[in-house]
Amino acid sequence: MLPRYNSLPGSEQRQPPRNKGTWKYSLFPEHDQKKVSTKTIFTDDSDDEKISIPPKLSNFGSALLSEKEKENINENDLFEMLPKDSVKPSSLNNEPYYNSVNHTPGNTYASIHSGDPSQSTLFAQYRSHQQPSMTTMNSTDVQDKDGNDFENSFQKIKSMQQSMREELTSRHAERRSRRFLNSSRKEFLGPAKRASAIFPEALDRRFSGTTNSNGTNDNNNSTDGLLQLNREESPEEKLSLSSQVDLGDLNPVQYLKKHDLPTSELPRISRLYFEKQKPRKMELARLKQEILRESRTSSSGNNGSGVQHIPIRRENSLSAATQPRRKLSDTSSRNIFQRGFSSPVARSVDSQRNILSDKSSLKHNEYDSYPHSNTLLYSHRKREALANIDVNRNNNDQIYEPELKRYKYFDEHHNNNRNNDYEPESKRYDLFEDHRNGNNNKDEKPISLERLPSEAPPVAIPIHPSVIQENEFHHREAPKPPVVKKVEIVEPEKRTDSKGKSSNGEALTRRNATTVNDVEYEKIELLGRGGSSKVYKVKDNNNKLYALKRVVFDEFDDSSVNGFKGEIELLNKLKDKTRVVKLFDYEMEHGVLYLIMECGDHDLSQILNQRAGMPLDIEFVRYHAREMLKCVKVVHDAGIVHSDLKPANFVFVKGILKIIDFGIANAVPDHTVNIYRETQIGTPNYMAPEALVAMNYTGQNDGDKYKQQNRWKVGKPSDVWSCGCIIYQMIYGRPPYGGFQGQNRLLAIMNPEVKIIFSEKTANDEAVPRSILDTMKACLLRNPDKRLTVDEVLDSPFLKPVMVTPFFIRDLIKNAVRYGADQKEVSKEKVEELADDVLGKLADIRL
Ligand SMILES: Nc1ncnc2c1ncn2[C@@H]1O[C@H](COP(=O)(O)OP(=O)(O)OP(=O)(O)O)[C@@H](O)[C@H]1O
Repeated sequence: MLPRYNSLPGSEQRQPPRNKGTWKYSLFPEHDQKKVSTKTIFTDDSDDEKISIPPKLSNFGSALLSEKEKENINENDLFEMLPKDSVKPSSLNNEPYYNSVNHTPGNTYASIHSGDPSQSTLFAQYRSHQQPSMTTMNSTDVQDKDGNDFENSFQKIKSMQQSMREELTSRHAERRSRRFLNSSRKEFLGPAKRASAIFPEALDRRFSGTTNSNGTNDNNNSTDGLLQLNREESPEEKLSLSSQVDLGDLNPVQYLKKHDLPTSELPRISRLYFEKQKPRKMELARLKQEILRESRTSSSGNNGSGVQHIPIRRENSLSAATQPRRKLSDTSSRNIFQRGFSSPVARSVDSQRNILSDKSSLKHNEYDSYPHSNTLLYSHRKREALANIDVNRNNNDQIYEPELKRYKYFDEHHNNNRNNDYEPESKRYDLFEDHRNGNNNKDEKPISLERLPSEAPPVAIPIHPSVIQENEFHHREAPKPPVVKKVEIVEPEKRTDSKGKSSNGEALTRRNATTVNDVEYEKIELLGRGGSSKVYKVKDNNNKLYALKRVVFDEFDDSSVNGFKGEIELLNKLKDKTRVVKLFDYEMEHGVLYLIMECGDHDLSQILNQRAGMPLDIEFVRYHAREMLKCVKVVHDAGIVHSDLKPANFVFVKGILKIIDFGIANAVPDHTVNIYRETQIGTPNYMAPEALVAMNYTGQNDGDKYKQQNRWKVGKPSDVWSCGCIIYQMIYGRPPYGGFQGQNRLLAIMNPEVKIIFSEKTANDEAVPRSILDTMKACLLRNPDKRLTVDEVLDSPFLKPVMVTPFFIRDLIKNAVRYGADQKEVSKEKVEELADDVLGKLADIRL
């Protein structure tokens, strides 16, 4: 009955490997024994499966025995494991048994029993190097001395073998599952504790005493230790328990001392000990042979094995010594484990397994069977692997090195836990194949398959990344030298037109220079942007500051050209007015207009924005409103309607507010109040209703044809409306219709039903002086004819308040009383006259 591979943890769908796990051969089938005799079998080191080869009582073991103890070792001791009813001690004295075997001189057993006719068939078989077993006696070897039918005994043995196999198979599966569960804990235990961790109930039973077949309690024998109990147990139990003895790193003597066992148990323990050691030694010898063979093969350049060796690209590779050793990054190390048995690998398992089985199945099987303590082989493989590392490989190749480390880890990890590693073995080969073949170069492989380390975990054993990250360094690609870019030095574009010529005719080389009428101006900063212009602060060669307004327009659009010419004309007309920004120079050609003006510091919009959210300051409002109206008065007095008054069009030049931007300003004939525009232009927030409501105008056009046109009436009252809106904004924070958005704002302005709200309190609950309210209301009358003029606004109590002293008030009261005493009756007209007189005198008072 073969082991049930499918019953192993995680072994579903697996196929038993060839020549794998000799414990299946060691369970006594005779045909398997023949295999063992002709083919090297490497036993699995699991401690319950080392019963395939009988222990030799080596020189080591026998040397430790005293002569007396040697004498105590008799056949009965050695045959304790035999079924009592099948092999009788008396039968050992039967001469044919001894004569039927080839006695091998020099054999330990033979030396012990030399000359003793009671030698068993077991010894004889051992001497003949047959697969050892206490149940391998055949019918020709065993006879009953009383002449009983030998066949009966043989059948009993056979049936017993069968039952033992079944029993051991089931126990084996059970132990394996336990061991799988305890594997991690087992690593931290010593050999004896490890055994007790695996078979706690067995040890408990031994040391606490059990009831033997005779019904007597074994408590008295419990001090004899493990093997003492074996004498009273059945052969099945003996086999099982002998396999449960875990010597760990102890030799037999140490084991005896540790468990306080009598030296009489030494042969039995030694047998187990050497049983365990033998395959290791055999394996070591074989691997040494393998290494030597590989070395010869590689040195001769002919692998001879049919396995593809990977060429080493020495010209592109660096030795490990020349490469910086760096820690693997978190990402890369994680990738290793994440990719370990991930789907890509799983997908390639079948194909890779086929490759492996075709190319190097023999190698794999051999390695599979090898124990894991062969550090010599490992280091040899590691050296080869490192020598084949190509530093120019892509990032995926880096997995190769941590893989080697992981092999090492597994090598150590599985020294005490090596079971069923054939499946992960193939997986790991698959993993290697995936890493090496999947790296964009299937033709070149870093190492040959047969050089790969052979240890693999039965399952993907989780390894904390720190195991590798903290303790291991890996070769990485050397950082690439920084790429040196060629920088082309671009010379500044030289202007060759008349604008690019300096006063002496040389081309300008400074990118920020502009020439207006052969005067060079250097740009300093951008002051502001308009709808069609940019205004820069510039300086001339004398470092005098100017504002340069640059307007790009369609030189073929007559209206635009005429509009700019009109602005220039108005500015020239007002160039002597203090409240109008001064125009120094201008130049218009090729669709570009340059205006050189006096430079302001900041405009009124910037100031209002700066004060947004601050407490209401009546004096601030009064001052700026007066300054603003003074500017407008100058323009109006010059017979000009600005038409686009807004905070941004007032700039402070050295503390004096001045009006700018006469782009849509129009000169108004002296005899008219309003003019009509053919376009609706301006800034909606500050535009008067009359400037928004189109007036249907029928004018003459193209000779005798009359044409219906929309026109908008604008005049000086429109500028007063705009000034009223600016004062309103300074009080309430926004223009009168600022609460409306987009087109609704225009509709609200044009709609007389939408009244402007003049609140007596600001948003911050501050009282608004009555004089301000009256002034604003007078400026924002919908009827332009009823609005105050600029002069009236300037003379309003808000902008021109009366200031008196206490002395003036006392004198005023005294005079009023005295005047009333002389007059019996004072008419209303008389009061008005007197008031005007007082106010007139107040105007002359200099406080
Ligand atoms: N002489 C100056 N000194 C300082 N700043 C100025 C001067 N002229 C204009 N600016 C700034 O440039 C901005 C735009 O100027 P201006 O209003 O003349 O351009 P615009 O094209 O006519 O604008 P819009 O057509 O929108 O009225 C102003 O708001 C102001 O901030």
